[in-house]
Amino acid sequence: MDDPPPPPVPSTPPAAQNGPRIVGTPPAAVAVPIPIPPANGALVAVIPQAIPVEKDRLPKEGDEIITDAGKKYKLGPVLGDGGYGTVFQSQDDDIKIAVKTEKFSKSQLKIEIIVLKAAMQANCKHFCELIDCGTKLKDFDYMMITLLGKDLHKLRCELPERKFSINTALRVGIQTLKACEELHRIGFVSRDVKPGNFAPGVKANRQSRTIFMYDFGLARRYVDKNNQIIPSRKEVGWRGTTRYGSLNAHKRQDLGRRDDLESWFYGLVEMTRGTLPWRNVVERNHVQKAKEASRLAGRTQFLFETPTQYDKIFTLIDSYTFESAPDYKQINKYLVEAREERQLRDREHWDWEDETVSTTLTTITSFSDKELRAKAEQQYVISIH
Ligand SMILES: Nc1ncnc2c1ncn2[C@@H]1O[C@H](COP(=O)(O)OP(=O)(O)OP(=O)(O)O)[C@@H](O)[C@H]1O
Repeated sequence: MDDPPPPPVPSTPPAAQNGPRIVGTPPAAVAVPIPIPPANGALVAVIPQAIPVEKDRLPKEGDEIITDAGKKYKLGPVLGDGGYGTVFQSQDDDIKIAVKTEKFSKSQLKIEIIVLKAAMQANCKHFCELIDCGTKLKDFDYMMITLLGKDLHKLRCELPERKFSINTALRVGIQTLKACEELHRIGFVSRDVKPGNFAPGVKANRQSRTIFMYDFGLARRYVDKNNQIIPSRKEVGWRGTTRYGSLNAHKRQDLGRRDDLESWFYGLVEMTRGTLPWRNVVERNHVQKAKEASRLAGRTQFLFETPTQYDKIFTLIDSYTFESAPDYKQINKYLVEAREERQLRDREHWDWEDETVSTTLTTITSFSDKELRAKAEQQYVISIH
């Protein structure tokens, strides 16, 4: 479903200056002299033969990444494959975490790390904690982050009608909107907002009711260091995913906050209805035409059986220009209003939770990763005394 990513940003090691050691896979090949036995049997000639140096060697399950600070992370099962690397499960003390690795020459982790650091500094709630990061020179970059559950696209597709209940859809809508607002507040646009780039946290970390935004490989700063909006560069080429791309993306325009919200809205409609009019359209130009029609004659079909507030949200987002500061508060208000009309309860289970668990979870607040680690450390101290 994803479009081929744009050419990679030239890679610089994200955090660590020296590569970590990696245990478990053989070292990269180097040029070695090969002894050639002469006809008379004596071993004399040494002709250097260049064996190509392996580049971009990704780690695999069972390997251990040892950071510059000497911390060891054993790589567990593969959680997913990205465009340029692999994501593994791992442990940090008692906490389950994810380790994202990307090929050294193609890595886009640098921008991801910048975004996550800024999000942590600003105390954002809907972003993974960046636990560690570094580079294994010439092989791969890595970062250790909060472990998440299945993404919203996969979760939706597992449901019988491929749609969330209205209670889950609206709560997901509210939290994913908040995530976009947080990203914009720290000065970045995602340019690839879609259900597949959001996921709830895991039950083991008591974060299954918090939706996290992840994958910032296409993110870009939209403000300069004086917090002024960087003027649109006009036509810059396609960015993002065809199904969720804004009309501006189709027109190859520079993308701003409003485009993230337009993509967010397509995802919201899809999660609520289970479909989009251009779901089976492959050709990008035809998808653009379908999106244009969804503003005109196709509007009723596009918003069929969605809360009336969706129409207002769509109008509002469409009224914004590249520079506009979106009125997140008003959009949130519409979503809350749609919930109130239906008397939806926050205590109700979410579609991916099993009901027996949900009733006990209602009074539990989610823990931040820092809190989880503090708890684990505390337990460790208690157990050695
Ligand atoms: N924090 C995480 N916790 C659990 N699984 C994760 C996490 N981050 C990524 N994954 C898994 O790894 C997959 C690839 O990750 P991600 O989307 O970040 O990489 P990418 O290279 O940007 O991928 P894509 O090419 O799909 O955009 C995800 O679809 C997901 O299944």
